[in-house]
Amino acid sequence: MTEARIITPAAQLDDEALEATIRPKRLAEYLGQQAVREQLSIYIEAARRRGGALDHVLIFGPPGLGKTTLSHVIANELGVNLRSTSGPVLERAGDLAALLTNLEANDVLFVDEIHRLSPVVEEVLYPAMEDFQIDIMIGEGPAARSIKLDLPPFTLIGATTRAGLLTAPLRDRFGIVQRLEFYTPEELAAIVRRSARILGIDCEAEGAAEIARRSRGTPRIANRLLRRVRDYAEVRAGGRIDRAAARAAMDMLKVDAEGFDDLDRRMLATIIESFDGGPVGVESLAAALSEDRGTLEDVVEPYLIQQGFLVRTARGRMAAPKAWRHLGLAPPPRQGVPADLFGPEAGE
Ligand SMILES: Nc1ncnc2c1ncn2[C@@H]1O[C@H](COP(=O)(O)OP(=O)(O)OP(=O)(O)O)[C@@H](O)[C@H]1O
Ligand SMILES: [Mg+2]
Repeated sequence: MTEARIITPAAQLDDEALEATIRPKRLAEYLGQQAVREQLSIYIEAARRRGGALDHVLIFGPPGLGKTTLSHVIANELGVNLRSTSGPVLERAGDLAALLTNLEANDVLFVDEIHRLSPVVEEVLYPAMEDFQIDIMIGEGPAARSIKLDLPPFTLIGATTRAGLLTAPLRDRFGIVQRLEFYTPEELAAIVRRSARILGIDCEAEGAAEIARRSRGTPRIANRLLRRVRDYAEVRAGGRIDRAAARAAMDMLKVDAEGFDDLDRRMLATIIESFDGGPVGVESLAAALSEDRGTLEDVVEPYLIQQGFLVRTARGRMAAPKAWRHLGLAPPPRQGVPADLFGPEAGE
């Protein structure tokens, strides 16, 4: 694994302290994701007027796009407490029951990585979400019996990078499902300028735009690049981030003009050079790259696909013509079209 990957969307240790200060707290500070914000603001307002709990919310999207942030924003806008846990942490049914019975009316229970809940915990969640009730077992052996407990109305917010891994019964219990999309360079530039303002960094609009363009559509990466570019600017450019300083810093970090780093380029190059452009199965690709399959699927691929560099087919991954060109290679003619469709001379 590439530990020091500057543009990995996954959270790194030094992100955490900083994220606490720049993480948006209100909907108005949560930039981009226009459709998501508009819908949520209506649902939140309606719940507030009724004085009831907001319907359960499922938020999904690639790492670093703002799922955790949005969950906190929702609780803040509702004016309720947020309790936070995650799928892998909830090992036994009792762990979840303890959390649920401690909620106050209309509170938010945030479950990160909700696709990783164990089946027994999920069973407890169903009646809790549907009827605000749980069944708990008292005693052991033949004397054991189950009692029903009423819960206060609450909102479950589940976050996941892999909505496809949720069981159907769990997914069906969410009244509100929101998918976060990669941010546009303009949205990311606004996020960079906001972060720079909060952190007291001198960043010109053009510098912010340059950082934004290379941030893989991801706010977490934009904020991380901002800090690395600031370091560079302080030492080499009088502390001011303009376009030239931003470019020079990112060249030094080996983040290219598309925002790709070494791993992105290696993935594309491997498909092209070792597998003739694909299709190649993700397992073979992971082995060839000595990378974890999950990292490729969750972290590397989504942006390459969204940007049209990679195509996912039933038979595996293929490098799109854009990928060949990005690596300075000529794409093969009629890529992806079986040559025999066009007769014997078509494949040349
Ligand atoms: N819409 C936004 N506007 C401004 N900043 C944002 C926005 N979304 C995310 N950020 C910034 O990006 C950082 C990462 O977001 P967050 O931790 O919420 O991502 P995530 O989707 O929960 O990631 P993961 O899948 O790794 O849990 C936040 O600390 C915040 O500063
Ligand atoms: Mg998160």
